[in-house]
Amino acid sequence: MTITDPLLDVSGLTKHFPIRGGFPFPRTVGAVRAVDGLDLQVAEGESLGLVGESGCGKSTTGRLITRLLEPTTGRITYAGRDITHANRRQLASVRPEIQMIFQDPYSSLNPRQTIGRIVAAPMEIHGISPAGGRERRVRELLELVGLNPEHYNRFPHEFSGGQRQRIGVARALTLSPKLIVADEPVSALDVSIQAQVVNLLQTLQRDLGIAFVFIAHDLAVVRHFSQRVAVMYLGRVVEIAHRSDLYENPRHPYTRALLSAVPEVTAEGAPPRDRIRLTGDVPSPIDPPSGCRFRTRCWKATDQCAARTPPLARIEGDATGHLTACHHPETVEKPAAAQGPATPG
Ligand SMILES: Nc1ncnc2c1ncn2[C@@H]1O[C@H](COP(=O)(O)OP(=O)(O)OP(=O)(O)O)[C@@H](O)[C@H]1O
Repeated sequence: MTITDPLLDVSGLTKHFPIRGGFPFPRTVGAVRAVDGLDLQVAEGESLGLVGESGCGKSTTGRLITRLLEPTTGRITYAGRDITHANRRQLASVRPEIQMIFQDPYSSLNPRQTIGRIVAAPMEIHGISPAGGRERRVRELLELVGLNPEHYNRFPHEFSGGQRQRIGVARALTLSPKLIVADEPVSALDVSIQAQVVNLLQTLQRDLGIAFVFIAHDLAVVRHFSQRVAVMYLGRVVEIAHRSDLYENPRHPYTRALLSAVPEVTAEGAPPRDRIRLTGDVPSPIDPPSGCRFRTRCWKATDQCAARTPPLARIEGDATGHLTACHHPETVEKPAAAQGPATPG
């Protein structure tokens, strides 16, 4: 689906981390292609889930979008402005609008600062003094995320894991962002409190109209939170669709394999999918396969898949905005349960 006037528009984005080697004169001997031709759009106020196996480039994508990392090539446009290679000064006006929530609420908060100071820090950095003062704003934010404003002068170690993540959320909200990248925001938390934090983020997204890029490897959490979902494999988006289209009618073989591994995320009442056991390891991002990166593990691969990289495109006859990067996608008509993989488990 091409979104008219997207808030965030990412196209052909790459991030290659150089590998240094050689003695006695170190030089660049290769690169980790962490993100390698990524296309993504996010509409204003939308929640987009980003899923994929460990190492596929999700966190790097999040850091590129928030410009904590400098892209190698490609383009990032935010609210119509090209910020791909914007310098510090040029980013100053955009930074307040794009915030990040990190995975680990333990290491992302300074243990020597009170939560009042932590949450006020973005206002200090950007020299912003809201009407009513910074302290009042912080107290409002603490209340908004479900914390007691009277705890303003307490330190992070006095809070539980879930409460610390709420502090991280309050800090991300300080400057009234339009886009939040949440990188595995609940995976470090006890399962019993994950739902509370996800529900908080969902309420904020709805009530404040903030767009979210929600990075997670947990398909059930992503399904709960996201309106649309993008699936990554080896540095690229291989499929993106509205939540129900993606979970109920996956078109890319990799998405089918991912979903078949967690039957509880398939549609309620739908017959269970055959388990697809992928053979072979995920190839190295230092030397990814030619053409379709998934072809070395795909039961549908043909010569075409090695020769040509499939573009992320709409499947003929589809009107839902479902995009798939595959030369041989599943067709719409076939019920998922009737499709037989080559290597059923
Ligand atoms: N600073 C770096 N220098 C070199 N390689 C890196 C760097 N950061 C990430 N990588 C590599 O880039 C690839 C993608 O990493 P990334 O952390 O973005 O993946 P991920 O999907 O977020 O994984 P996880 O779910 O485990 O966090 C991995 O192979 C990783 O080792």
